[in-house]
Amino acid sequence: MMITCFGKARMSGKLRKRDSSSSSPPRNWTSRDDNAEEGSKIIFFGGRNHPFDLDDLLSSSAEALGKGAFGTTYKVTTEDMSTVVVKRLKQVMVGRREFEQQMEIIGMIRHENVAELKAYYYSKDDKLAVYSYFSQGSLFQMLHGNRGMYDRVPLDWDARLRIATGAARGLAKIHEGNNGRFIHGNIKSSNIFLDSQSYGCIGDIGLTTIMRSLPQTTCISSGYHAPEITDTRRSTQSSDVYSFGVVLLELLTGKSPASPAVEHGGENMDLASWIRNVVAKDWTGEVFDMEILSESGGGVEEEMVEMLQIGLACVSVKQQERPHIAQVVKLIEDIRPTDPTE
Ligand SMILES: Nc1ncnc2c1ncn2[C@@H]1O[C@H](COP(=O)(O)OP(=O)(O)OP(=O)(O)O)[C@@H](O)[C@H]1O
Repeated sequence: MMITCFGKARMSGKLRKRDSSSSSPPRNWTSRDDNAEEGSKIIFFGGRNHPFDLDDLLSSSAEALGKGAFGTTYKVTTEDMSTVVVKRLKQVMVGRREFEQQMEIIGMIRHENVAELKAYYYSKDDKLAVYSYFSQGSLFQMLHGNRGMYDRVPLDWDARLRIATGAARGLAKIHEGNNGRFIHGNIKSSNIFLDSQSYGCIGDIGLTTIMRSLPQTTCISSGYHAPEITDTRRSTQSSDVYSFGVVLLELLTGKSPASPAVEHGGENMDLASWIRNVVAKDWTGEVFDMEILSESGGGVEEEMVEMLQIGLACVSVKQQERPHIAQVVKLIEDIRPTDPTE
């Protein structure tokens, strides 16, 4: 199936657009001159040896992984069997120059806990970002996908600790970017993946500031955005820390912040408020995901309570009370000073 209906999720096809005239040969984006501005070519990072070019990419088989707020994400396998993720960005609010500048900053961020931006493409019609593909899926899928079904691998405490440790290190690296001013703007479990050592790895870096702002209602219902954020393009490092705190709470409770607000005591409240409420009543043990305890054996509760305190500090309503991400990394590493894989 070709891309003509690529608004639909979970379909296969090719990224190249179908030519409207069935008798003419398929057009190649690189040679298309009706809409593409001069100089529109795919820009790669990381050396000269590229396993594919734009034409290979567009003619490769593509599977839609899902449609996010800013466009559709495809898994693309090129002829030489390289698999990458291509994001076709639909809501870019900046011109070519600013887009390229942002992509160049993202491309410079290289860290084992940050998903690599491999390449980008800008033309009037299309803006693409090419990332590494993570075959195990996102943390969101790992936590909430098919609970109780045979194909979901339960996550014990060590696995969750590794994910939190890696993701915190990745976010700290991102905040070091652009002379310490870079922000992510969209930290959530569907943008966290696993690296080869099963540590968390942050994806979808730095797109928020160049895209249209999400509506306020979407921000509130997502459950990840800090309360002070009214325009997602104006996210801050402190709002990233808030979102990261929500991910920590999600890891501990197994509850999705995006699901309808947690029902507690007759009131609907978001995940952070519900946890604050339960902890204030000294019922801390009640918030934890039962799966952690059943999968991990004994002796992990103390570490979970420490992580809960870190998560709650991150989701402080007052920005000045949230820790810096470097402090968060240190606090998480101190939970278990030895490597959690050992
Ligand atoms: N590099 C990747 N490797 C594997 N899966 C990915 C990758 N990037 C995104 N995905 C998955 O593809 C799906 C769609 O992602 P997309 O980023 O478009 O939407 P989202 O994460 O749901 O929302 P948002 O647009 O706010 O980030 C999600 O399930 C996401 O976890």
